[in-house]
Amino acid sequence: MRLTQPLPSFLASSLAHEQPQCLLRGTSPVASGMNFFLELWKTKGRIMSMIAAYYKNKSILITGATGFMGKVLMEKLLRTSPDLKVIYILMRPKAGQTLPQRMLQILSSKLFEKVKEVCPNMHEKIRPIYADLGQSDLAISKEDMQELLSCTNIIFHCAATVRFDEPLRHAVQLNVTATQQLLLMASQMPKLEVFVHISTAFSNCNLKHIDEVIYPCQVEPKKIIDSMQWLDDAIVDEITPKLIGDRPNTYTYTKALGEVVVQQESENLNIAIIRPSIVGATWQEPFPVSPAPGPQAGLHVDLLLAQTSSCPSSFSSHEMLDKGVLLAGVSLGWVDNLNGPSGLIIAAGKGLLRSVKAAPMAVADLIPVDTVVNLTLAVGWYTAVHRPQSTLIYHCTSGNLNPCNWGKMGLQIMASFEKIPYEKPFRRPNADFTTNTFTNQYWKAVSHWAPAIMYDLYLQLTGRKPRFTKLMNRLSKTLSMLEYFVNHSWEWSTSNTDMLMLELSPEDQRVFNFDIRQLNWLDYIENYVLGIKKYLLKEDMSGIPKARQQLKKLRNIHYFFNTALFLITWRLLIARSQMARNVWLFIVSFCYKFLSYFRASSTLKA
Ligand SMILES: CCCCCCCCCCCCCCCCCC(=O)SCCNC(=O)CCNC(=O)[C@H](O)C(C)(C)COP(=O)(O)OP(=O)(O)OC[C@H]1O[C@@H](n2cnc3c(N)ncnc32)[C@H](O)[C@@H]1OP(=O)(O)O
Ligand SMILES: NC(=O)C1=CN([C@@H]2O[C@H](COP(=O)(O)OP(=O)(O)OC[C@H]3O[C@@H](n4cnc5c(N)ncnc54)[C@H](OP(=O)(O)O)[C@@H]3O)[C@@H](O)[C@H]2O)C=CC1
Repeated sequence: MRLTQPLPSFLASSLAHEQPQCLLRGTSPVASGMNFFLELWKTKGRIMSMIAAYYKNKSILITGATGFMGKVLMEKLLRTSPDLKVIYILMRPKAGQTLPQRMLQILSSKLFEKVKEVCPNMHEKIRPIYADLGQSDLAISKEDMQELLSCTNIIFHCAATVRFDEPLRHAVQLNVTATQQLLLMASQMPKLEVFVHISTAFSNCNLKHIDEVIYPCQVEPKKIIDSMQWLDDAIVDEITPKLIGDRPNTYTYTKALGEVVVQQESENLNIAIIRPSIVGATWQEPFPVSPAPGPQAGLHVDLLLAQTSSCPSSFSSHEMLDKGVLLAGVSLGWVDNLNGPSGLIIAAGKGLLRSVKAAPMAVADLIPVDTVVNLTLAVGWYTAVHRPQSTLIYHCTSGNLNPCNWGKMGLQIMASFEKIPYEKPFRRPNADFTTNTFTNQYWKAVSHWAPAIMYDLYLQLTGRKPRFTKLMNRLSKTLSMLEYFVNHSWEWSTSNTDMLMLELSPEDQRVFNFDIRQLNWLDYIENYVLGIKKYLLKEDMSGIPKARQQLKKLRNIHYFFNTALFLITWRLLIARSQMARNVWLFIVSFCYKFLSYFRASSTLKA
């Protein structure tokens, strides 16, 4: 029997690369010819995820698996492909914890709860390997290196320093030299099928329109790496501004250098690069997804809170939240560090952050971490199976498909605090974006520094340790580092990402969804604010009514304080200025006349 219609590309590619025994196992003995293909297509398209199937029996090496994105990547891999062979994690001990202790802590966190159901032996699938990307040879032992070289099929390189103020030498070591070392390792791996490098959409933030190509750097990365060997710290610090040029920090600069290094090695390897924009909390996974998108916006949190407050008090806070979440189908935004917007959302929610210099109309290019991970896994599959002739770069951004600007996002964040207030706020949350530098400086002085200094004075007078000016210093530093990203807009082309979406089977489009057009910003921001409360601040959901009361109290204090301030200023003005006295007399006599007229007219009517 001949096929009259071409097979969809996802089926064709699957047939071309499928192991023969898998094909035989997956089809009935009577299936032959067209029936055979149709049967397979039905099975493949409707039930099986080809991406998940690809990772079956694979040995996968992940760097940065202890980081924000790495954890979500590991979770999704284990949950969707529990039959994978092994995940090698290149990691270092930290905070007094050994590698197994660190790994155990990560695997027993809430993020991995769903994995336990589908992959009860997940601990056996993970193989932590000591490595320090800060050292020139990555400090991997000979035996470990031997195993990695002979067994690895896939590499996901997520590790990096994401600090904006990293000294250039360290940033080059982690984001460029370590990448080069890893590529060198990759070139010696006979079983390697694909190397996926995670970069950032901001690696070329000195440009306004960014295509899915690698832009050359003024100085060759190899020269920069070499010079770091012999230049002393003082000279490196001196040349840093000249090298980074019109980029805002060493992070974006070294991520760009890292891409060039990847490109230079791409001739012998099957490589892909992912460029996510600002990575935020999870959107759909691994926690339950809301069944009611679109017009129901905002309903989820209301439902959750209603259920939370009506739950019997015998439930623990987490039980209450979890029951509420599960009943309402709310998806909580999981997040575990203060990077990107998360730290500033906390500062705004606690009433510390009141003014940010930003362009309200600039695009807030936030992308949920689960979307980035889904694209990463899809890219891994596509690159391994299709082996594109050149290195493809995938932009993982939201601005061109589902734009939201900072002004709108700020309003949504502030509205979310009304529903989900954070505990023990310093002041009532009332943050705003300002475009004008002078206005911003004024609000910083009046709303950031003055209350912090006053409060610290009060703490000192009552025999306690002052801490708010220190906190303000840290906040100012963070703001100065992040302000560049809220004052500019970029356009990223997404042709490769769009192409990949079309290559996926319907089942893969569902399981590895990276279609950002489906995201409802209002729901996402609310769930983000809620996720921060639960996972970062570790606050009790049952305390929400009390936190609301506290906000009311702070609002009243604010009104009282403002009224008192106005009256005192006015009283002082009247005492010193004849003009102020005249104005005051005019207002009083006007009010008196108005009241007399009002009284007279109402007596006449009666
Ligand atoms: C209308 C209202 C609106 C409000 C929301 C507004 C939203 C605007 C969002 C703009 C986001 C723009 C992000 C752009 C991201 C680019 C994407 C990427 O590729 S790159 C990926 C993204 N990369 C990044 O985002 C990196 C940005 N971060 C950095 O570069 C550095 O952390 C630093 C320079 C900000 C501070 O350095 P340093 O002073 O040396 O401080 P350490 O680090 O040593 O930490 C000391 C303490 O501070 C704590 N803490 C840390 N961060 C924050 C924070 N953001 N916040 C608060 N706290 C923070 C930390 O936990 C620690 O506490 P403890 O343990 O002592 O108790
Ligand atoms: N978060 C974001 O907004 C964005 C991130 N990206 C990119 O995504 C990737 C992951 O970022 P994200 O998860 O947010 O970052 P994190 O800071 O959360 O994680 C960084 C990871 O790198 C590891 N790492 C750092 N230094 C070393 C070292 N010397 N030796 C071994 N491992 C090291 C960290 O290990 P340890 O836990 O031991 O510190 C951690 O696992 C990065 O490449 C980043 O550039 C791109 C765009 C936006």
